[in-house]
Amino acid sequence: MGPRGGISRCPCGRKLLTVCLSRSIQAAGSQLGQSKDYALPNASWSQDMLDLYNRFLDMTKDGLWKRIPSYNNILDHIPESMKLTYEKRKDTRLFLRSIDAEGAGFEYVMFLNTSEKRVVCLFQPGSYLEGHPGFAHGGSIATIIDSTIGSCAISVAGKVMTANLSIDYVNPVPLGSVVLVDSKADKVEGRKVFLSCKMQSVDGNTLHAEATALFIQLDATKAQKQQASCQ
Ligand SMILES: CCCCCCCC(=O)SCCNC(=O)CCNC(=O)[C@H](O)C(C)(C)COP(=O)(O)OP(=O)(O)OC[C@H]1O[C@@H](n2cnc3c(N)ncnc32)[C@H](O)[C@@H]1OP(=O)(O)O
Repeated sequence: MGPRGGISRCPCGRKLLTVCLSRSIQAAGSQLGQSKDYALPNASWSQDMLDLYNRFLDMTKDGLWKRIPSYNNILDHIPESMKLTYEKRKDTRLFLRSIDAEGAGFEYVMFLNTSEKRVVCLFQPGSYLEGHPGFAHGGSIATIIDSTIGSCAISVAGKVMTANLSIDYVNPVPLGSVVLVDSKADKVEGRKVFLSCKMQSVDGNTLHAEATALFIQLDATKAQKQQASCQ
């Protein structure tokens, strides 16, 4: 099911309500000078994406799952304790949030389950992520996998970086379709976090990709040197 153009074309009352509500929240947020949270429904989200979003939102009610807000600056993403070592720059932007047009780039929202060391991402690739005609570029798939697994690694070990990411591309991902990226931390050994991930269709019948990753918790001294070298 592809992305839809506008709220007025929506056949379903619930979708209309969700979109209006999220817009009001965002408008209120921007009036207060807060950053825009992109991980909320917009008019480009397909019915599949909205249904899945509402299903996960229901699962947040008992506190086991948490929706992760998403901003266009990495410093608005990371925990407060990690922010202290970085200086906010106005000219940088989170790669996944670099396309402004709704529905054209990475439409996604992540949910975290801390006790299961798991992050699930609902992802709807837009038309500017094309590789082969009609399908998502492999680099965009790697990007959303790296970010989902990365968010999981951050929740487990704080300040980390990808050391290794290995992806098996099993079936192409149609643009505008919705896929679930399900990642979990399998093992922590000292500074090393080993994770795995599956990208599947909403009905679970199609496996699109499988990945494993190694994230390394940054050594405080080395991290300071890295930071100094890019300022
Ligand atoms: C929405 C927000 C989510 C964002 C998530 C996005 C994440 C990213 O994209 S990060 C960007 C891509 N990654 C990078 O640029 C990282 C570049 N690499 C580096 O900076 C460094 O190599 C780094 C930090 C990963 C590790 O360096 P360093 O801290 O010096 O680790 P080092 O001491 O060499 O190694 C630690 C351990 O890891 C192991 N290790 C390191 N790299 C690897 C590797 N590639 N494969 C296997 N093992 C490795 C070492 O063998 C060592 O093991 P042991 O302790 O058993 O001897």
